[in-house]
Formats: sequence, C-alpha cells, structure tokens
Amino acid sequence: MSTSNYNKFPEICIHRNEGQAWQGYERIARELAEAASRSDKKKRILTVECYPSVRETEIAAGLSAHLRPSVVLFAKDAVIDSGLFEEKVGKYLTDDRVFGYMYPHRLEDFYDAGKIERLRRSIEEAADGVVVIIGFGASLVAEPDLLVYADLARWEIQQRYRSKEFGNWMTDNREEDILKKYKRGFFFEWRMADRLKRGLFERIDYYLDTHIQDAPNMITGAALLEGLDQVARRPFRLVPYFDPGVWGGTWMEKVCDLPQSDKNYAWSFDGVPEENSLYLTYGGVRIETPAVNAIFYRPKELLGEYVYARFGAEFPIRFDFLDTMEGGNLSLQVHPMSEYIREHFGMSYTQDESYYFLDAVPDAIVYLGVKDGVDPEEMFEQLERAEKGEISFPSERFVQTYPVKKHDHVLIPSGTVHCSTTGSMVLEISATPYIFTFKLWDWDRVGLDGKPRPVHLRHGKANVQWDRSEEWVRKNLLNRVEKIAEGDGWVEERTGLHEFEFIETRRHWFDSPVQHDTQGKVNMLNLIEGREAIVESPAGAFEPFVVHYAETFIIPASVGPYTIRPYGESEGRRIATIKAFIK
Ligand SMILES: O=P(O)(O)OC[C@H]1O[C@@H](O)[C@@H](O)[C@@H](O)[C@@H]1O
Repeated sequence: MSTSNYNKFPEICIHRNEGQAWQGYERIARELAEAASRSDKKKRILTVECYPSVRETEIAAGLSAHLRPSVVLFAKDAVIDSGLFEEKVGKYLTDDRVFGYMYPHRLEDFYDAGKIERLRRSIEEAADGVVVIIGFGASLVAEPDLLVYADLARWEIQQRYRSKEFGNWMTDNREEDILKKYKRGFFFEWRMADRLKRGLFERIDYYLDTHIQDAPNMITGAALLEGLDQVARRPFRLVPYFDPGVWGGTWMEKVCDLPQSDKNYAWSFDGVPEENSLYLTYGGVRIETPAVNAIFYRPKELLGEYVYARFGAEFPIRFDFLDTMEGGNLSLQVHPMSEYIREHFGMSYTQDESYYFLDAVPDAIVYLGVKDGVDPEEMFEQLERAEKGEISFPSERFVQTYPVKKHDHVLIPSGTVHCSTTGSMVLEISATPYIFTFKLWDWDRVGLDGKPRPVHLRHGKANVQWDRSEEWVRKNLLNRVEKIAEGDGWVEERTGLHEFEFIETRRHWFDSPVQHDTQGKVNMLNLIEGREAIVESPAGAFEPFVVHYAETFIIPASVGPYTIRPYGESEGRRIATIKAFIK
C-alpha cells in the first residue's frame, strides 16, 4: 500500500491580515489594555463572552496577571436559581440517554434581572480602570466597551466532557454519562449559544481561541470576519477528527496515518461544519474556529440563496467515514421519518443517509430492508427478547442482506432498516443530523464504556417502513448508477440519492480536466479514487487547491465555475470524485 498523503491539518491562509494576531496571555492582555486605553472613559468594561465549556477561570487568571483589572466578574453569578433553571429546561431534555427536544428559546431566559442589577452595582462600585466580565452570557450583563468572544468547537467540547473536566453549563454533572452530557449540549446549550453568537458577529472587537490549554491566540473581530468571508469564496476543507468505537476498523489508521491506538477508529468526521473546525492562519498564527461560523456569517455566499432559503444558516449535507475493516458490524438500525423527527425531537429535517463504499472485503455485505412477508409484531417481539438478553436476534430471518464491493453506492432513505457490516469502509453521504439512530440490535455486545449501547425499539417500531419490499429495495436503493454525460477523458454518473432524499450525488471518472459549476448551490466532494487532484478557477477567482485521496472538500455556492483534474502523482491517471449537492 502506498504511503498516506491524507492531510489531517488543512489550513486556510487568510490574506491581508498579517499583524493582527496575538499569541499568549501576556501579549493578548497588552493589546486589550492598549485598546481599552483608547477610550476616554475612566471605567471601561471588557466583556469576554464565552461559548459553553470555555475555561473561564484560565482566561480570568491569564488576563488578570497582565491586565490588572479593578475587578473580575463572572456572568454565571447572575444566572437564575437552579430549581427554576431545571424547570425551564427539563421538558426539553427528557429521561432518555440520547434524545431531547430542540430548545427554541434564548439565553436571556436564564438570567435573573435582580442578579444582573447586583453585578451592575459591583461595576459601579469598582475602582476606575478595566472591569472584566467573563462567561457564557457575559454580554447580557452590561454594555461592553470592548467585546472579546471566546469560541469553542464541538469536538473540543466533547473532549472536555469525556475527560470529565467539564459537565454542562451550570450543571453539576461532570461524572455523568457522556451521552447525557452531549444531549444537554446538543439540544439545549449549543442552540442558545449559537443564537447569541450569530447576533454578536459584527460587534466582536477581538476573537479569542482557547482550544489549547494555556496557549491562547487572538485576532481582531474584523480579521475573523475577513477570514470567514474568504472561506465563503474558495474551496476549503474542515479539520477532520477520528473517534474510536466498538465496531471500529483499521483502514483509516493506515490511509489517514493516524496515531496507533489500542482502540480501533470507527468514525471520522470531516464534513460536518456544525461539529468540525476550520484552521485559519493569520501570518503564522493559527486560529481554530468552529466551521459553522462561516455559514452563520456568510450563508448566502457559502450555501447559495436556494439552499439558505430552504434550510436557513445550516449545512444540510454530511460526509463522514465508518470504518469496519477488520472491525465489527454497526448496530442494526433505522432512522426517523421526517414527520417523526419533527414531532418528537423538534428537528426540521431528518437523517436520510447513503453509504458509498470506498473499500470492501470480497465477502462484505450490507443489511438493507426487511424481508418480504415479515410479521412486524414477531420481529419486534424477537428484538425485545434480544434486548433483554434472552436470545440473539436472528437477523438473517428478518433482514435482507446484499453483497457490496468497492464503489457501490447504497441509498438509505429514513425508515429503512440497515447496517454496514465488518470489512467495509463507508463514506457516508447523508443529511446532517447524525444522532437520531434508533438502534434495534447491537449484536450481543457492549460499548467501549462496558455498558450496552442504547437501543430504541419503540422509536424504531414507529419508523420501520414495512412496505419496502425486497424488489423495491433492489430497484431503488442499490447502485442506481446512471450515466449523465461524457466528454474527452471524463464520464459523469448520477449515483443517488433516492427520490425521498434531498441530496443528489454525481460521480466523475476522469484523466483530464472536468468542468464543474456550483449553479448557485454549495457542493461537497471527496476524492474517491486517485492520489491527488487539483481544483482550479477558470477565471483565477481562487488559488489552485490540491486535494488527496479520501479528503472531503467544500466548494461554496459563490464559486460558480471550477475545474478538477488529476494532479501530481495522479497526472495522466484515471481518478474519481463524488460530488453532493441539494436537489
Ligand atoms: O454506532 P452505531 O449505532 O453502530 O451506528 C453507526 C453509524 O451508523 C450510520 O448509519 C449513521 O446512523 C451514523 O449516525 C451512526 O453513527
């Protein structure tokens, strides 16, 4: 096998902003002190608005040491009492380990007017100089003279939950089950935090990156916006992350050159802006920022007006990897129908999926759809007994299996029972939601934490579509490849997804340049065959962008025409990309 050329640290170089970046608390504090001194007020309020799970105490200590503020106040002291807090949020969280209901309200609901008044009095009583207010909601306490925004990406938040360094915001639950902490973040905190952040973008004076402990980096708010604007006008990649899992395999470790781990890597996410980061570099200083910021700030340029009108400032397409090479089976599972996900979880669209096979062992199979003539009651009675540990679920009796091979594309509209099995390397091309997996059966095993992974039979039963016969599955969901066009040195095929799903995919096989056009809609691609390709602008609108095997990349809607051709080691060879866009 050839050596890995997969780039795990894709950086986006932001032009025209050199000199506007600071590293370390000392330099950061000095810059903030200088900026504060530009005001002729005697007392200046320096607000550090934080995303939940930011290390507020580290920032307070780091700034205090060099800034010598007259007082440091924490926004959390103005949060409503815990009884009322739980009353407001409880019904959105439910008792389930995984699923809650999307929280529709704002952070203001959790701040107490009387307590805010008390903090404001402390500001009045403080000596002249700089008053620092820190925390999630700090910008609600008083009108800032200088606003610093300390952001955090979801993957890092998950690490902080997992290491038990953090519980949820204002919740004493550091020791709690990771699934429940994630649930509280996903359904509640991150919704409010994103709403607040979107309203602050244009007002941020400085943007603080504290992803790495005690090694902060800072840029101006203007530099951040300039960076996000540049991202929305050129091809780019997200920073991938790799996560071990009970069914994980060995393919990614080799192909993506991952550090050896005692647990196999199962997932890689490199195409979920809500979860992944961007690395923006400003004259040698690397700023990690949640990729979703580019969508929040420039939704029309990035998604295109059509996609924005339909989905809002959300990235509706997800690319991720599921690696079971020398690993196990995923859970046998089903995803909610659109109506169900909306009614039960408050989501505006559902988890429609597809599996593109980057690789598969010779006898690999996929489970897809229930067999003809299956009695739903009997199948669920068996699943219930299996959940109790009384039997092993006889999957072959109830669920259809099909052989799969490299470059097959299997379509999985919600409501279809499915499971990728051992010996497969899947590129998932799916709708963005990804936690709404109703596991039906997990093959008599426990998760990496030693506990059974959560099974959701009631939800599952309500969503399995029993009328999808074997004939229907074969005709509609397996390799619906259709040639669309061809030219000198290239062929374009449509591979999916199913009519019920809102994503369309096109595969190109080529040894010469292929002309693409976003047609005003964001494109997400992956190099599924070949070592290297280059993306270019016919009009020179962006710098040539090199991609490697298995890398996912995004072409913003604003790009319009672009070309892709084999490059470097792949020059003159036949390679392939798969491209997804909204129908
Ligand atoms: O972790 P399990 O349940 O085995 O599923 C593994 C993966 O399966 C896919 O089809 C998706 O549903 C993913 O969201 C899920 O993470």
